[in-house]
This record gives sequence, C-alpha cells and structure tokens, in this order.
Amino acid sequence: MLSANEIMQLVFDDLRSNRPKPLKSCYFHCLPVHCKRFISLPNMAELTNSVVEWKSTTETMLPVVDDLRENLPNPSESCDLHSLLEPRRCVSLPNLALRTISTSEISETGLKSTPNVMFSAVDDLRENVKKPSENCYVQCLPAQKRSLSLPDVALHANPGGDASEVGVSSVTSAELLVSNDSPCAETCMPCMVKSMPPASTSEDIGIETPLFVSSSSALVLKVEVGEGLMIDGWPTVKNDDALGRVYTIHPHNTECYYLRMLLHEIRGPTSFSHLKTINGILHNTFQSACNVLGLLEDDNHWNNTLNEASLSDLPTKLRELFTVMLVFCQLSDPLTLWDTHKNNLSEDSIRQMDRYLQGDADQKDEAHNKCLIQIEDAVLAVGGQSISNYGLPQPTRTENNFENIVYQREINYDLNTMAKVVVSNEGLLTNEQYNVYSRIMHSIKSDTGKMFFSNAPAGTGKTFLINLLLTKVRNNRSIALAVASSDIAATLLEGGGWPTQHSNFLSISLT
Ligand SMILES: Nc1ncnc2c1ncn2[C@@H]1O[C@H](COP(=O)(O)OP(=O)(O)OP(=O)(O)O)[C@@H](O)[C@H]1O
Repeated sequence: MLSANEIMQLVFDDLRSNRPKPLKSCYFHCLPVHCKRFISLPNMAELTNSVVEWKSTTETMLPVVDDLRENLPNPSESCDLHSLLEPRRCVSLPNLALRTISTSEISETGLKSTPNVMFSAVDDLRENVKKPSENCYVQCLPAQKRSLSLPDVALHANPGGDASEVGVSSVTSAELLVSNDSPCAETCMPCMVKSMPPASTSEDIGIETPLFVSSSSALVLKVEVGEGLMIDGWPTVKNDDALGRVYTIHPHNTECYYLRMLLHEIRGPTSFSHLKTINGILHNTFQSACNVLGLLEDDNHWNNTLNEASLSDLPTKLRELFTVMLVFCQLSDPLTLWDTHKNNLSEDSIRQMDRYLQGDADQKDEAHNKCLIQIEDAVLAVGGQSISNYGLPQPTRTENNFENIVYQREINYDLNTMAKVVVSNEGLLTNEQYNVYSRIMHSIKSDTGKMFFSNAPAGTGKTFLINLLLTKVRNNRSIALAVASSDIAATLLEGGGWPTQHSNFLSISLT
C-alpha cells in the first residue's frame, strides 16, 4: 500500500509525463473563469512560478498556495465547501486547502507546511468524495485529466489500494450518454454528472425533457452503483450528493462545448431546455444561453479586425480571415459578424452580379449565398464543419442559381433591343462582311458545327461582325458564348466576353 506522500508523487509524476504543458503565453490569472477551473494544480504551479523545477513538490506547491492566497478572493463565508457539489469539482486544490482549514489552523501552520495542507484536503475529500468510475482510468484520458481535481486523481492513481483504506466506501459513477438527436450525438459525450436533487418522484424533480430516462431521444443517465436513497419510478437512479465529472470537450464541438459550460453554471438542471432557459427565456442554442449568462467574451475585437481588414484586403482575403476566425477563434456570435460584414465579404460577387445582371433586387442575396458557399468550402478544407454548426445560414447549392452567372446572363437579354440592333447592323454590313456573316449563320442554323477563322487587317470590322453574330444568335433565344484571351479583349465583345475560355465553359450548363 502506498503512503499518501507516494500517492501524491505518483500523481505529479504522471501529470508531468503525460500532460501537455500549457502555452507559454497563457497566464493563469488572465484566463476566463471557465478555463481557470480546469487547470490542474501542477499546471498552475508551472504557470505561476515558472522558475520552479518540477522536482520538488513542496517547492512547487508553496508558491502556488501563496500566490492564490494573495490574488484570489476567498470563497464567501456562507459558502460551505461540502454543499458545493458542482463547484467543488472545479475548485483547485490550494483553494480547497485554504477552505477546509480553519482560521486557527491556518494561523497555527501559517500554511508553511504544504504537505499538511495538501493531505488534510486529500483526507477531507477521501471522506466525502466518491471515487471515479472503475472503467475510467486517468492514464488513458489525457484530455480529460485536467478536469479531475488532484485528490480524485490521487485516489485513482492508487488503483491497487484498498477502497476502505482510502476512505471510499463505495463506487458511484454516472454516465451521461447522448442520443442521436442531441447536440452531442456526434461525439457521444460521456459525462459524469452529479446525481439528482432531493426528490421522491419524477414530478417533484420537475423533469421536462428527461435527463435521466433511458430513451432513444433523451439524455440518458446511467448510475451503476451508488449510495443514496432510491427514487420511486427510477430504478437505476439514486438520490445522493455524489460528485461527478464532466469530460473536456473541444471547442470545435461547439454546442457540446457550451452545454458543458452551462452544466457547470446551472445547478440541478433537469433538461436541455432547463439549461437553455435563462431568466425565463428559452434560447435556441447553448451558445446563446452562455452569451446571456456573460460566460463568453464578445466579438468586438473580431469585428474591429474585419473592419480594418476590409479597408485594405480583397474579399478573397477577407473570406480567408473569416474562415480562420470561425474555425479557430471560438467566436461568440458568428451570425452577427456575418450580418455586419457580409457585403464586404462578398463584394467581388456583388460587383460581378452588377455587371452582368443589372438591377436585380435579389442579386445581393445570391452574392451572399455564393460567399457562404465559398466560406463553407474553405472551412471544410481546414478541417472545420458545416457553417451551420457555427451558427451561420446554410447556403443553397443549386445548379441554376448565381453559381451559374453566365447562364443567368444568357437568358436575361432584352430581346426587343437586340432585334433592333440586328436589323440596323445587318443593313450596314459590307459585301465581304455579309458573305462571312451568312456562311456562319448558315452553319449555326444547320448545326454543322464548323470552325471559322476571321483574319483581316486592323479596323476592317472583325469585331463589328462578331458582335452582330452574337446578337443575332442571342436574339434567337440561343446561347452564344464569347470568350477572349485577355481582359481587355473581352471588354470589346457584346455581353461582356469572359477573359478565360475555360471559366466560361465550366460555369455554364447548356442543358
Ligand atoms: N459595316 C460597318 N458599318 C459601319 N461601321 C463599321 C462596319 N464595320 C466596322 N465598322 C466600324 O469600324 C470600326 C472598326 O471596326 P472593328 O473594331 O470591328 O475592326 P477590327 O477589325 O475588329 O479591328 P481590330 O483588328 O483593330 O480589332 C468600329 O468603329 C466599327 O463600328
């Protein structure tokens, strides 16, 4: 059987060897509350006292405790540690130590003896905290480890130990499984949650969308073994004040990430709706509920970034920037950012639409749709998800929408004007021009598919003839594509020739 000292050393060794170090630029006291609470003690030690070597636990611990004593507000006096079921799991060990030792003890020890502080906290937790589930091994859960408090880890780092020896009389574990239609379905987030609030029936508990019912459409809580009172109608659930753990969720898993955040803020939730209801208002997403609770930073600096970038950057670069923000920057409200900047983000498409489809009121919507498609493609390319997962509107991908701008242009010519141009210009053709004109038109009408080369000195009317041919074909409700080898040449052609041949042919569907 290991001594308490050896257990602690094991824990530190394990954490030292397995856990990635936090980023150097990440300072504990600057972190938002919800991040702070998941930073385990060894990390805090390193962050708050970077010069200290890992070798000496005592040396490492003392500066942390001192630092926290000086910088963190003490928990409120009315806040009894043992009643803090959910918060307790998030309280770092120095806080626990400070909290569980009375003022007289503090003055006696002066908090000089860190091992004493540590062990009294561990002892305290041994008596009151349930051991993590047997099938949940800390060593296998590098990402999740950070949400385990040190005493939990300590208990777990001694799997060979006798349970009674460490003061744990039984094992209680709760697994939160998630159904297909829940926001966590993709990852099937396994969570450890605290047991239900005191109640004897499901009505008393106030379950709306059951959190604890085994059903394909509901969040399922599986309590394996446990102390506590049986609850009528809930054979697998017992009422207890057991601590639980919520596994770490990557921010990419957006709704699960915010759900997890809410689980730590809202005590005794009985349903997803309960979690999303803030001040009596049911929010559509967990993210929006987090926003209202003030758990998220606002997007002001991202807004300023996009404003600034739009002054100098092309829309393509703006879209790249927005893509990076979406995927990597955990925006609080991407939809508002999109609404604010969508005209800048799709400026190139809007201009293109203006050029070829003049005066159409739906042009902007179509340009925005195209922009969303481009953003979604970019997001998927960098390993993100569909943009609807980030709260943006899902773009419509159809054959005949704005994507096919050439087709739109070809079916939107003013035929009356064209008819007049054809009549007047046909009358102007010289004999040579008319000869070429009639042969080409005959080839088109008879569908013989010939290839003609027009070669004549400059200024003799080649472009004039080509434009008349284009107008004539279009006036017959057929499609005529004019392509050129350069932008400047393209501007000479009726209907706006396209600078590169392949872009024109690729973008039109002739069906
Ligand atoms: N049959 C015609 N009747 C009236 N104007 C004509 C006629 N043919 C050509 N033109 C005019 O002559 C000018 C030169 O014609 P165009 O630009 O078509 O020549 P081009 O052969 O294409 O020249 P380049 O090889 O330099 O591009 C234009 O202003 C055009 O409108």
